[in-house]
Amino acid sequence: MSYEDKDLKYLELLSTQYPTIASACKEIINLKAILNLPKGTEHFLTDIHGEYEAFNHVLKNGSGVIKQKINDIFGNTLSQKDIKSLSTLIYYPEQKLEIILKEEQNIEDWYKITLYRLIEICRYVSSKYTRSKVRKALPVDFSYIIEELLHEQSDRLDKEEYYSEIIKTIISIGRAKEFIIALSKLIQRLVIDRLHIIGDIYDRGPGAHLIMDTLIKYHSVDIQWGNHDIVWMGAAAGSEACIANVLRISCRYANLDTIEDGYGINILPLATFAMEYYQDDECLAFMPKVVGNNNANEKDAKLIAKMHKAIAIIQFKLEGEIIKRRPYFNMDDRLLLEKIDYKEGFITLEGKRYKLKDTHFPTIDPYNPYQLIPEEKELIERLKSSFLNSEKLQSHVRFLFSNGSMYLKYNSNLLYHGCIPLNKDKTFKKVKLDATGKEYSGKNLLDRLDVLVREAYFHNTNPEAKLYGMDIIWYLWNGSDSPLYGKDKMAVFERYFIDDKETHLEKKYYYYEIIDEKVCNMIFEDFGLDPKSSHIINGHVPVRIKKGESPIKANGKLLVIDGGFSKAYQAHTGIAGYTLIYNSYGLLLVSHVPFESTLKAIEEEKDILSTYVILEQEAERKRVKDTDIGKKLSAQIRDLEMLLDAYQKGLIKEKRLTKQEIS
Ligand SMILES: O=P(O)(O)OC[C@H]1O[C@](O)(COP(=O)(O)O)[C@@H](O)[C@@H]1O
Ligand SMILES: [Mn+2]
Repeated sequence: MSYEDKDLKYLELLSTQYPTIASACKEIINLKAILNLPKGTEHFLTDIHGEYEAFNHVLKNGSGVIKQKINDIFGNTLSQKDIKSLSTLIYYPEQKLEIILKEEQNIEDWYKITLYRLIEICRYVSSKYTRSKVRKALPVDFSYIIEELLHEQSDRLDKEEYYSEIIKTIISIGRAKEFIIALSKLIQRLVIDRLHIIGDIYDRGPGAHLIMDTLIKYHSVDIQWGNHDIVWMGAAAGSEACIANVLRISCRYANLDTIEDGYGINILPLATFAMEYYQDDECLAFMPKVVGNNNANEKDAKLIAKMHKAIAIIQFKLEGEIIKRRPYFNMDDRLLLEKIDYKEGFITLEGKRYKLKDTHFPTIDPYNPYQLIPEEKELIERLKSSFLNSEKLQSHVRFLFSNGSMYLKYNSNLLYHGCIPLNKDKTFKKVKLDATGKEYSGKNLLDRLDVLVREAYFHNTNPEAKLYGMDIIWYLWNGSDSPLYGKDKMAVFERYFIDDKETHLEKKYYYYEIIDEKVCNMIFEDFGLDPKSSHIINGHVPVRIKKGESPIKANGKLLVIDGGFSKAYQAHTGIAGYTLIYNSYGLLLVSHVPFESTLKAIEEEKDILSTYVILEQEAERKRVKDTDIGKKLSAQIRDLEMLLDAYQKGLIKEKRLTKQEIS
C-alpha cells in the first residue's frame, strides 16, 4: 500500500479509536463476522391513516411472524390453543398477565413453563444477530440474566440445574412478571430489524398522534412523507391553508381526538364562530362520515357539521390566495369561488353549469370571494397560534423531519409514497416550482422539494422563504404535479357542493397508467440504483383487490402496498392492509383481514389473520454484506486494514498507555 499525506492524517485520527494492533485486529474480526450474518428483516407499512389499534397490533405480532416462529418451535408439542395464548402474552404482556394472574391456580408452575418457552423463542429469534446487537436491545434491568440464559453453554454439565436455578430465583424474588414483560418486548423487537412507513400516518382514523408516539419510541424506523403527513407538517409550520385542511378532515371524520386530546388544540373558537355564522344552516353536506365506531352523537354531529362548513369555506378562501400568489403552480382552474353565480346558486366548470346543493355563504362577498371577513381572520390566527404552540404536535413533526424524507433508497429499494411525475410518452415530466422558470424532474425534483419542505419549517429568519416553503407544502398536499399526490385536482369543493358525480372525478397521473418495467428501470437509473435488483415501493393508491387489481406491478419491479388500514377504504380494497417483508430469504407480501379491537385481541385472543405470498426468493440467503450497512462496514474494514498495515510498517506508532496513564 502507498499512502498520501491525507491518508496518514485520517489513519492517525482512526488510531485514536484503535490505538493498538490488537484493537484494530479485534474490530476487523468483529466486523467480518457481522458481514456474514443473515440480513436483518425489514417491514414496510403504509397508509395507516390514524388506525392506531390495527397498526399497534401488526407491530406487536410482527405481521404474523411471531406466531410463525412459535409454530416452528412448538408446533408439534403445543396445542393451537396454547400457541394462541402464548402469542397473545407476547403481544400484550402487561394486560394478559393481569388476566392470567387472576385465573391461574398454580402460578409458580405457570411462570416456570412460560419462562422456559419465552427463552426458547428469544433464543430462536435472536440467533441471526451478534451478541452485541442483542445486548443493546436488552432491558437494562435484566440484561445480564437474559444474556446468560440465551447463551448458556451446551457443554455445561449441570446445565439443567443452572438454568432452572436462575428461573427459580427470578420467581422467588418476585420479578417473574417484569421478566416476562421484558422477554416479550425483546421478542417483538427482534423480529423487526427496520420499519419503513411509506406515508399517510395521519387523517381519517382516530389515533395518528398515538402512532407517532409509538414511532418515536421505535428502535429503527424511517418515514417517507405522504400527502396526509405533509399537510400536518405544513400546519405545524404555520401554513393557514394546511391548518384549515387538517381541521376540515378532522371534522369530516368526526375525529377531533387527535386535534383536541392528542395535541391540546382548542377548537372552541371554531365552534363559537360556526354557531354564530351557520346557526340556522343545517349544513347537511357537511355531516360527518360514520366509519367504524367514530360516530359522534347527533347533537355533536350537528355542531361538527357547522364547524366543518365554516372551516371548509375558510380553506377555499386561503387556497385562492395561494393560487393567486403562485401562478407557476398552474392551478387557476381551482379558483372556484369566483365561478359561482351567487344569485342563482350555480357554478360553471369547464363551460358547464351545475346547480349548487348548498347556497348559503354568509361570509363570502361575491365581488371579493377570497377575502376573509375579520372574524375569519381572527379565528385562523387563533387556531394558528394553537398549532404553533402545541408542544406535542411540534415534537411529532420534528420527528417527521428527522426520520422522514420525500423518498428513501434502502437496500436497493426505492421508497416513496405517491409517484414520479411523468409525461404520456413515458419520459420524466419537467416541473416548474418557482417564478424563475427553472425546471426539475425525477430525482432532482424530489430533492428540491425535500429542501423546500424543510425550509418551510426551519427557515424562521427568512419569512419570504418560509412562506414559499409553506405554499410548496400545500402544493404537495394537492397539486397535480405533486409526487405525493399525483391527481389532476382534489375535488373537495365539488364533493360538498355538486351532486353530479362527474365533477368529483380526480384523474390519476400518467404514472399510474403507464408504469411498466422500462419506466421503472428509467427511474432506477435516475436515482442511481441497479435496475436488475431494485424495486419501487409505493403506497397512496388503495389496491382494489376485490376488482382484481394486484399490488404487484411492472413485472414485479413496482409494489403498491396500500391495502387499506383505513376502515373507510376497506370496502374498496377487500382487505385491511398489507405488510411487505424483506428478510434474508426474499420478499413476501402479507395481507391482513380487519382488526376487531385491542380488547378482543387480549380477552378473546383474536389475532389478525394474515395471508402470505412469496414474491421473490433469494437463491442464496442474503447476508449483511449484501446490504447498505454491509457496504459501510466493508469500507470500515478496508480502513482498518490500512491502519493495521501502517502500524506494521511503523508509519503510525501504536499508542500504548503508560502505567501512569492507566492508573
Ligand atoms: O374519502 P375522503 O376522506 O373524503 O378523501 C378523499 C380525498 O382523499 C384523497 O384520496 C387523498 O387521500 P389519499 O392520499 O389517502 O388518497 C383525495 O384524492 C380525495 O379528494
Ligand atoms: Mn396518500
